[in-house]
Amino acid sequence: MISVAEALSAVLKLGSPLDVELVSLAEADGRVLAQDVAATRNQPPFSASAMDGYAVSTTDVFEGDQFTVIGEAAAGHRFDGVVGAGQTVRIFTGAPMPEGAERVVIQEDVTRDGDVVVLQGTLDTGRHVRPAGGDFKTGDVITAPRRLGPSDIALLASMNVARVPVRRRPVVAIIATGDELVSPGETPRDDQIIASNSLGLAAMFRSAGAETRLLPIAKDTPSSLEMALSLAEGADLLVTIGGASVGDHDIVADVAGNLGLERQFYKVAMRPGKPLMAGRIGQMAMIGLPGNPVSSMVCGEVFIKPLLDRFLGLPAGPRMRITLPLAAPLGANSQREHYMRAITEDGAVKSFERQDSSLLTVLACANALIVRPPGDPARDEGDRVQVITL
Ligand SMILES: Nc1nc2c(c(=O)[nH]1)N[C@H]1C(S)=C(S)[C@@H](COP(=O)(O)OP(=O)(O)OC[C@H]3O[C@@H](n4cnc5c(N)ncnc54)[C@H](O)[C@@H]3O)O[C@H]1N2
Ligand code: MOO
Repeated sequence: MISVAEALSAVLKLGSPLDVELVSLAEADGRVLAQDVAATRNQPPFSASAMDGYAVSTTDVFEGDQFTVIGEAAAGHRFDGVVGAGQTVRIFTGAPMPEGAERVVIQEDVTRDGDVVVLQGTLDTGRHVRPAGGDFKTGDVITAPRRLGPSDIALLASMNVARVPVRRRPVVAIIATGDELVSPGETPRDDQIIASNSLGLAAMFRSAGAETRLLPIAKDTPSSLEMALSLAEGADLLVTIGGASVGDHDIVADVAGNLGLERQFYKVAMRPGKPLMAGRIGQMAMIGLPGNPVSSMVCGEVFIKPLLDRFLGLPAGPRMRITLPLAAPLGANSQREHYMRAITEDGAVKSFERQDSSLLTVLACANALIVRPPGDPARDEGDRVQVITL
């Protein structure tokens, strides 16, 4: 058995950054920016009022000062004249500052009678002017690679970048295997269960930026599995679920081998997830996940999300870990790296009592995995441990 670190580095060799495509900004949320993008304009493009009020030509203003209103400037409607001493322009938030104007007196600080305004009360000291290019200037760059979130989309829109270069989404084909499985919504026989891992993993991969193809559930026969595997053709990554262990019906390794799987490894010193396999069938990367529901989801977190990052041109490596103190003691670990389902609370972390790899209820309550190195001795409350947040 190889270590998790060795397995991950082998998995990452199965992928490389995919092609770049241009997508409209409206479609770019969650995509990974593949090339630096530069602003095509200044924002704001002119110096602009930050408040509704009166633009005047001096910053030194006092209670009782009087000004004559000579025009109006609104957002989208510039005032073309010049503001001189003793003059003012009625101005609104976002309007270009008129030539000659130095500050805006907010409308709460004036009284107006016809065309005459008089400053009143304690005036604030703010100029209430946003300088041209104060947010960004032409040529300012958003650097790649970067997963585009809502605020990036808003910024790119403001930069007038209507189409952005992003990595193609990796296509992941998912095949659940097992005679016991039926899809959610179907009626299982009394010796069957519902296939949960495929949909759970598909959700995980999509939120990591992939496009998923859920292929039909394969029966535990070579012909059924071969048929399902043939449907995966063209995917960047094939993920099989189950049939990975040593039982008589665990046929994934043999069938994939007959189809030309060049296997990188089989079995990893981790818990859950021991019977993991990975390799390549032609151009397509292949990862064979163990069938136990929690095992497959944990392997998805530990191996497949980093591989998807690699396809997307993002920095790809082990999941980020933080250290947290234990809220309760832990027994000694075995010789396999243990990913314990856990919950973080008040700056500490606590593992769940039940760690069986079939328990989706426990996984659904977990917001973290405590990572125990092989052979880690028993730990006391307060000892610091490594944690991956989910
Ligand atoms: N003699 C040994 N037996 C087992 C070993 C071992 O080393 N020696 N390893 C155990 C470990 S660890 C794991 S993990 C499992 C993994 O086995 P498989 O990958 O062959 O998985 P299956 O046998 O097909 O299924 C295991 C379990 O999970 C359920 N399952 C499978 N697919 C799905 C799905 N898509 N959705 C929901 N549930 C699924 C399946 O019904 C079984 O209950 O092997 C141990 N055995
Ligand atoms: O490795 Mo299995 O995934 O322990 O349940």
